[in-house]
Amino acid sequence: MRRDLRLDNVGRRYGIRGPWVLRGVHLAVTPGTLTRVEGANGTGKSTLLRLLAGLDAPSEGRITGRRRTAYVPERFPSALPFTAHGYLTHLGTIHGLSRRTAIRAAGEWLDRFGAAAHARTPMAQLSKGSSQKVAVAQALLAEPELLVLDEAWTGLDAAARTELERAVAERTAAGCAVVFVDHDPRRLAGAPDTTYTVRDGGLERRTRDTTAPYDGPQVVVEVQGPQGGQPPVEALGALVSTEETAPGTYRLTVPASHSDVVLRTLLTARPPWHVVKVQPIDKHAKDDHR
Ligand SMILES: Nc1ncnc2c1ncn2[C@@H]1O[C@H](COP(=O)(O)OP(=O)(O)OP(=O)(O)O)[C@@H](O)[C@H]1O
Repeated sequence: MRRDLRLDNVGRRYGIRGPWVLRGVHLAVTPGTLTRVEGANGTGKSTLLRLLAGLDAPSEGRITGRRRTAYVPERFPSALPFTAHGYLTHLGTIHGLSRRTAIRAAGEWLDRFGAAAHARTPMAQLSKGSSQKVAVAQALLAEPELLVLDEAWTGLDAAARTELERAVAERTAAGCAVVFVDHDPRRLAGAPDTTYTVRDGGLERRTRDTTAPYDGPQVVVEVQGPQGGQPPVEALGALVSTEETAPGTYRLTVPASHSDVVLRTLLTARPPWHVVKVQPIDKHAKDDHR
């Protein structure tokens, strides 16, 4: 997505005399950013996400700058006449992948989310959790430029939830804009570039400082830079706390879900950084010492 997806003075109501759910919404979604949308029940979060995903049209106003979009809906229609792998392959080809690439991507994403054993299971027979893994995989497999996630973590087991956080970090690092709603305030806490609250039909922008502090698993990455180099903290986003432990040696603390992306960014920097150590933090041990 090379330019922002823009909502200009967008309004949406259901039925010509229905109450306005959203009105006067201005929003720019920039490539490579992570945006969180929150708000009380029934305020219009899903309505906003469907507009962003292009599945619904505004009653007034304009949406411009649309790019290749993938969407995980709040309720995924699982009663489809496919096996899990067949469905993903089918969607992959619809998204423009060759059949061979789609078959491979379908297998890889099922594997990443721990659902490889269900590849041949008919969609209608999948458990809610497995069905949600397929919902998430279908959105990721075509490497979208805009990824819209409406409560996508709900129903996933802990390993798959972490994997989805990792996939979000990978997509944003690749320049994809990700917009998500999640009822858990700790979801990707500290990572969003922007958080909006839907209230009274409008969007209120919250600053980074007011989001919940990150409370999930963390990894310490110790790196040595090129002479006089500074870690590319900008490229790593707001995910990192940095400490220079010796001249040219830095200790970066990152959410575990983002450690792969951070490592890749450092190793592929020009000139590359030398990774001295990668160590998960045992948060409970740390807390016990307080
Ligand atoms: N297809 C529809 N037809 C009529 N009304 C709708 C439709 N979709 C949503 N609404 C109404 O629009 C309002 C906002 O709904 P929406 O689902 O966008 O809110 P939400 O913030 O996502 O809610 P929740 O947190 O409960 O998922 C609600 O009053 C809802 O009843």
